[in-house]
Amino acid sequence: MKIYLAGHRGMVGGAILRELEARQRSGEEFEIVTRSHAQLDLTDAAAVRKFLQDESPDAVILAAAKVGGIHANNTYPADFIYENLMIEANVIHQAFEAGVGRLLFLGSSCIYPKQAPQPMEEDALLTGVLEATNEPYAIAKIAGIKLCESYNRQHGTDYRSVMPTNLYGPGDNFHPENSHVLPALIRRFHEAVRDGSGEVVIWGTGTPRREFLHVDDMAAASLFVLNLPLDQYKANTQPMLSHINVGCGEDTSILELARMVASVTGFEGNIIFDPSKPDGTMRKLMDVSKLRRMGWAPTISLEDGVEATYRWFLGNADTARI
Ligand SMILES: NC(=O)C1=CN([C@@H]2O[C@H](COP(=O)(O)OP(=O)(O)OC[C@H]3O[C@@H](n4cnc5c(N)ncnc54)[C@H](OP(=O)(O)O)[C@@H]3O)[C@@H](O)[C@H]2O)C=CC1
Ligand SMILES: C[C@H]1O[C@H](OP(=O)(O)OP(=O)(O)OC[C@H]2O[C@@H](n3cnc4c(=O)[nH]c(N)nc43)[C@H](O)[C@@H]2O)[C@@H](O)[C@@H](O)C1=O
Repeated sequence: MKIYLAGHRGMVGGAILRELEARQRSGEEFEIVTRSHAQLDLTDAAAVRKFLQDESPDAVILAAAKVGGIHANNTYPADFIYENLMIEANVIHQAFEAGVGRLLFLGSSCIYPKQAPQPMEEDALLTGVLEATNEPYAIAKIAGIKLCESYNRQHGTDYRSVMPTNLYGPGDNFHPENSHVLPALIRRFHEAVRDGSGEVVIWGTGTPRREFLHVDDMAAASLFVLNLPLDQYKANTQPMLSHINVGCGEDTSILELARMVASVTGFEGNIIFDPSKPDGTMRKLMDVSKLRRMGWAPTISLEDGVEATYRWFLGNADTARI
């Protein structure tokens, strides 16, 4: 059994790699193949073809993507739609061409309509207008789901998709503008404490709600879905082999999140809002009942996860993506 893990240097791919290596250490026998972006550009169809034909893996986990928070998505829409469409089309098509029977594609909760009923069920896909700040990225992620479904329908492959909620944890991107909210706040509150600043500015109004899942839980969920027997997977995703939500089933407002990060970092000053920055979707809570019924549930609370991520940030100041 040989698994190609695309995106192993990223936050999610890194967590999946740690989990796979732990399973190898506990006696499971399989080979893991990885390539960094510098070694293999997944937007290059010919290079992806050659790599997959040469390696001929049994399974592929597609955790490589152009990823960023609300500002990055809103500022570089062409990069987000082009790179993600190319990566997905190349990896999924060339995996099929190389005879790969099993594949796991990672999408995102932003595939659902901006006004989808909450919590958002898998069936909400393609029922309404998308959130404007990340529509190009969401369209690419929807295309990834449809690529998997289409190869399954036409060619009988077993290509599955998981739709993660907002993720965070070790290996996250802590860039001040291009990151997601949680790493951005960890860095900003940390620097405010370090610099003795009396206030921290938060984008938007603080009222949007987000559901956060620790990346180690995401890694476990990814392998759980990939390894689920086909009849169980099909029973939960009829009529086609479609996508499954991954989340914790609870959300929090950005203000509540900011207060939590303030407390973890020891910040005691004022939290100020900048309403000139976009709020994005006001709420995107996943309905995770399908995954729960299948037998998977998260294990890391938001409080514990934020504490652990802050400790990781402090311990990896030299190498963290900032
Ligand atoms: N972070 C989040 O909150 C969420 C993430 N997701 C999804 O999870 C997946 C992983 O995201 P995450 O780990 O956070 O992202 P990261 O940015 O941390 O990692 C992305 C990885 O993709 C690789 N990559 C990007 N472009 C290319 C390319 N052209 N060729 C080869 N490799 C490439 C990077 O390689 P390298 O390091 O070598 O440059 C990196 O390892 C993505 O599909 C994302 O959409 C879904 C929902 C929420
Ligand atoms: C995972 C998901 O990530 C992106 O969507 P998003 O959920 O809107 O992600 P976000 O983490 O960037 O913001 C969440 C909320 O938080 C607020 N906010 C406050 N202060 C900061 C701040 O300092 N940085 C950021 N980034 N947001 C901030 C921000 O205004 C927003 O209201 C998608 O583009 C897409 O990539 C996707 O699928």
